Amino acid sequence: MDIIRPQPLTKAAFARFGEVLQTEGADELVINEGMATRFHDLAKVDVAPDAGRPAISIFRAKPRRLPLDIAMFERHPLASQAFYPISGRPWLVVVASDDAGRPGEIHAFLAGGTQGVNYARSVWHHPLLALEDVSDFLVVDRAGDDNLQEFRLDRRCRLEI
Ligand SMILES: NC(=O)N[C@@H](O)C(=O)O
Ligand code: NI
Repeated sequence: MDIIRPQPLTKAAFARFGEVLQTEGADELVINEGMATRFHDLAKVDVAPDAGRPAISIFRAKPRRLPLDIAMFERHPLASQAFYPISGRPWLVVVASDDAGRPGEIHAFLAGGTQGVNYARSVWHHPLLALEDVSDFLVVDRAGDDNLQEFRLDRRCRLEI
């Protein structure tokens, strides 16, 4: 079984899969008469195809046990999907390139407790992977059908930290 190890989540390393949601390096705007800072326009919410409507949800995720077997990927052809950790714990992001309509090269990232991601439309990713304890995530994606596609890997791989 192939072993994969997560790399630190950075904007540059994740750029081909979407955006990293973090205050570091963001466009900062002082607002509300100096009482707040807006970290502006962090990612593109892309749910417009077929008159899609954005939805804001909270996912309460149970922690995954490590090592973790990666057996499947999914993607949302009609929608981007953003996750931001409300509970402030580290979590895992596992994505794959597209290889003729199936997941190709796998990339794993360890996200900090103040880092989120926005998966671009149709990016292969593993469903939410929380760590350490039950954790809440703010999620921005598409209300209704997003034409979810799932793919079971022929060969599982094992994620170790
Ligand atoms: N099912 C659901 O909405 N979640 C997945 O899309 C996911 O990426 O976690
Ligand atoms: Ni998803």
